Amino acid sequence: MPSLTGALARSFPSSLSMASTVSPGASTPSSWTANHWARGTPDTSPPSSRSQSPELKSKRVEVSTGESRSSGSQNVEPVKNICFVGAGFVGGPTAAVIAFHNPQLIVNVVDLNEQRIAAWNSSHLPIHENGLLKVVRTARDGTRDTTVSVPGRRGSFELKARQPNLVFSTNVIAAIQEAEMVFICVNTPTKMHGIGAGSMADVSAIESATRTVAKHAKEGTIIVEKSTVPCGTARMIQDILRYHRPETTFEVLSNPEFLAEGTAVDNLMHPDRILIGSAQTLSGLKAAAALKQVYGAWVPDARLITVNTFSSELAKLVANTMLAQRISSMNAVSAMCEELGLGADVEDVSLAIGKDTRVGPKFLQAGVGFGGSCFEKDILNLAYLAREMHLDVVADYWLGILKINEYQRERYVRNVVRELNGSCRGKKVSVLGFAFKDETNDTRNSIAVHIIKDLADEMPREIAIFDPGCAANEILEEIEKIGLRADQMERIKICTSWRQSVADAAAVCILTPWKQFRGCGVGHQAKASKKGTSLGDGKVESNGDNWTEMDILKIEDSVNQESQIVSEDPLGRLRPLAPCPEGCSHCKPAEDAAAAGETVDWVEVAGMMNEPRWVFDGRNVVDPLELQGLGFRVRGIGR
Ligand SMILES: NC(=O)c1ccc[n+]([C@@H]2O[C@H](COP(=O)([O-])OP(=O)(O)OC[C@H]3O[C@@H](n4cnc5c(N)ncnc54)[C@H](O)[C@@H]3O)[C@@H](O)[C@H]2O)c1
Ligand SMILES: O=c1ccn([C@@H]2O[C@H](COP(=O)(O)OP(=O)(O)O[C@H]3O[C@H](CO)[C@@H](O)[C@H](O)[C@H]3O)[C@@H](O)[C@H]2O)c(=O)[nH]1
Repeated sequence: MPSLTGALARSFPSSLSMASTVSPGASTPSSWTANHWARGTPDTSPPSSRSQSPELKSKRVEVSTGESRSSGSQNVEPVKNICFVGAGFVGGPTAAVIAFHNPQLIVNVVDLNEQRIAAWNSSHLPIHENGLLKVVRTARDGTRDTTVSVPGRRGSFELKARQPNLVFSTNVIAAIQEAEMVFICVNTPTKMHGIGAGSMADVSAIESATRTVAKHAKEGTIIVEKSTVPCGTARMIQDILRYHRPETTFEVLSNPEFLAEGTAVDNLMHPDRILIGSAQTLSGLKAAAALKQVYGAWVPDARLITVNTFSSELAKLVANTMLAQRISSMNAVSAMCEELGLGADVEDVSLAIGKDTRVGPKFLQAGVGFGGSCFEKDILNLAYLAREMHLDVVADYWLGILKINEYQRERYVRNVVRELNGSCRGKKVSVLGFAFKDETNDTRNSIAVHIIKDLADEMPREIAIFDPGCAANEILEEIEKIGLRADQMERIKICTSWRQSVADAAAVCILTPWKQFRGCGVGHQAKASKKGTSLGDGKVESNGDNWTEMDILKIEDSVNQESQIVSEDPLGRLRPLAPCPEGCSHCKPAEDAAAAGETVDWVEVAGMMNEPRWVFDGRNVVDPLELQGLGFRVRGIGR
């Protein structure tokens, strides 16, 4: 087996003791360090058995479990003002969807990054997600008075204008001062320096945001930990709050986010579950009920799960680890299929096992490995926790998922180089796809960047990268971080169309499963493309006096269906966007946008590439037989 690099090589020695692993910041009391939880500071979330005590039962906040979209609890004052600290991939969309469904609630989203906030206030949002601009515009800009005719109903209804209730700004302190509930949504990357580097979560942004909250929040503000964090972080937050405000009591909730990029709005609109962890005390449960009420505006009660804080924090790490484990399992199977040489196909194996309802069909797609900002860091975080508790066998079990991931992408590069006769010199290699997955512009920890680094070591004539969703400067920035030499950087070219990328290439590497790459020349075999984001789902329930945004979405869906034109604003509710300034760098020329979205024509590609016309399909998106018929040599994953 090849030697492992990156995250695993930086991993911690198994003998590291808990006491030696954490160095608290100068201004931080030692008990604040979240990764320290196993040391045994008193638990603020008593065992669940304690919550069943008669005293607690009698005072317990009512939590309904029906399918209705009720608040979940009748005796909790609804919050009127909430604040999101961190306007990133999670903070921005989550705040927007909460504001969208709770028009009476003021939602402030604050960030230290001025550029990011400016983008949230423009028509070019910093995050590209299906349906996001509409949700943001509705809540951020408000809507106009509209007359609505519902298909299949007689007469029309007046839909009142909606006032703006979503504000993006850099006024962190002011927004915290006003809020009754503060969501901490800052980044929690893997620590890169010092003790625990490469494995432990860096919670410094959480500490810093909490200090600001501690200094400025009003009494009784509920703090919601939205970021993915090590177990025990809620207690760290609680300790920081107590240190700065010993006279005040704050409740800290854990409310991890499960959205996936590329489907963020759909996931937020129709979550499988909303997980809320709280202290199992009367005030903890009351705080949880207040948060349930916010989500209860659109999420059925049965999907609002309340547990204790630690279970909630742990569940998030385990959820990501288990999803990644499924992918690694199939990637391991793909290596076996390739070596068996008997025609076993990993896609067939996925199909067969996914039909078992105990397994299910999702997350069984073999490929070049999983990327993104979450899986790797969360697995490292979970393994670190196990290691700290001296559960080395458990830690190694989790780390095996990452081992397979690295092995898979190294195996891919080895196969590319081997098929190109052991040398890339003088050859142009086209890379189709740079984002860590399709339908997103996120390039963080993309598998592509690791593969490009390994390919660059082979000194090809050129590596020509094209991604339909990523801006050229974002791709370059990410590549610059991997530390290529100047003579390697010279060979990297970012293309604005697939044509530029494949012209004169000896090989094409498909690294992101964008539907455009499946092809039009071979359309009848291409897999069905994903459906667009449908924000509504089913029957309109209201009679017109009391429309919820969910009702309006359903009406919009039926108007679209009737007119057979998919419009983002079929009722004409949205206020017009402010025009962009002259020469706006985000307004792509129309021809660039068209070229980016264009489906690859493999017949044309065949005429543009040089021999030996290899297609290394790292995501199994093309039909190998069809492409072979066009004169390509094709190597997929696990086939
Ligand atoms: N990206 C995802 O799909 C996803 C999904 C679920 C959970 N998560 C978790 O959510 C958290 C946030 O992830 P993200 O992808 O949104 O990160 P991000 O880097 O996109 O956004 C974090 C934002 O927080 C801001 N910030 C940092 N410190 C701040 C402070 N003290 N005050 C104000 N703003 C501050 C940063 O400027 C940045 O804009 C992470 O813990 C991540 O693991 C991410
Ligand atoms: O069958 C599959 C499914 C995914 N992937 C790859 O796995 C990576 C992650 O994909 P995905 O999980 O869809 O995207 P993320 O945005 O990283 O979402 C994950 O990480 C988030 C952050 O914690 C969680 O909230 C989500 O629930 C969890 O799915 C990508 O490189 C995919 O190409 C595969 O290789 N095979």
